[in-house]
Amino acid sequence: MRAYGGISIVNAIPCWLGSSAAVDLKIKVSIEETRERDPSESRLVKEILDFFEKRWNIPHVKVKVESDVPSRSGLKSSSAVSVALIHELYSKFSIENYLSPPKLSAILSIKAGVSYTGALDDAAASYYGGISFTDNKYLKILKMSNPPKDVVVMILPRGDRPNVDLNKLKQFSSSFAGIFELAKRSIFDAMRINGTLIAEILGYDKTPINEAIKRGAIAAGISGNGPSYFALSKEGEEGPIYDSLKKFGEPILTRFVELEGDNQTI
Ligand SMILES: Nc1ncnc2c1ncn2[C@@H]1O[C@H](COP(=O)(O)OP(=O)(O)O)[C@@H](O)[C@H]1O
Ligand SMILES: O=C(O)C1=C[C@@H](OP(=O)(O)O)[C@@H](O)[C@H](O)C1
Repeated sequence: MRAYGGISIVNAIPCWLGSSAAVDLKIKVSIEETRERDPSESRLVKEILDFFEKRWNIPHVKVKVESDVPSRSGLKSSSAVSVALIHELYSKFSIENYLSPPKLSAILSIKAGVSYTGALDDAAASYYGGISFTDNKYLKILKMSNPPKDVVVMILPRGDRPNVDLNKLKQFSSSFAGIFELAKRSIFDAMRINGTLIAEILGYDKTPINEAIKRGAIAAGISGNGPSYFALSKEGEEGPIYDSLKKFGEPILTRFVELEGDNQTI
């Protein structure tokens, strides 16, 4: 199955409420039965396979991941790998009537130590497309909606995230609860405030954000816990913003992904 990378609207770490938007960067996961598991599996893949073997006694599988999304960058690669792998395992071994892939991904991501809240916001957008609003504490998908149209998404990918100080983020829980409320009315305003505040709290350079906004970006900021940046523009107006990001690296041009038909039953 292929799932999507994404960018943050509201980071869920400070107050457990999160919102994420799927973007057209794809992660494809395929599996095949094998005699022996791959000893170099990532922590996340290992946790998921261990869980399926223990609970449903499935045979060993080898996992192949093809990804456009850098890992540990704030672009939701872990959620995408996780939901796509869970989906593949459910379908190959005809496992039904269990938690949806985003919900099981949230539980196993915490166990694997790749997520703090389970990142259900990221997992839901990655799996269903569109925009998610979730309560990660209670494992609830509150709403999925379609993204705004005619928007260009520019991403400045950065890898190798330094360790994130959770306590610093948690000190801002009431501000982020407010940003989550705002996101229900205006995702652009929420993304801009979330993205700038995360940069400020975690100590990332705000110059790429400020330059993009000065050149007319609808929103710009840090995605997830960083270090990747994003900026949004109306279609046809991306030139100056792209040029401003280019001073800091190799920006990727992409777009939001609509909610997908098959997956809309949440
Ligand atoms: N291509 C991949 N193949 C296997 N595991 C991956 C891959 N990408 C991410 N992961 C898993 O997800 C973890 C990184 O997740 P995370 O730091 O949350 O990144 P992001 O912010 O991009 O989602 C890795 O440590 C690894 O366990
Ligand atoms: O670990 C977590 O629970 C989360 C990590 C962040 O994403 P990244 O992993 O992309 O930084 C954040 O945006 C998300 O809402 C929750």
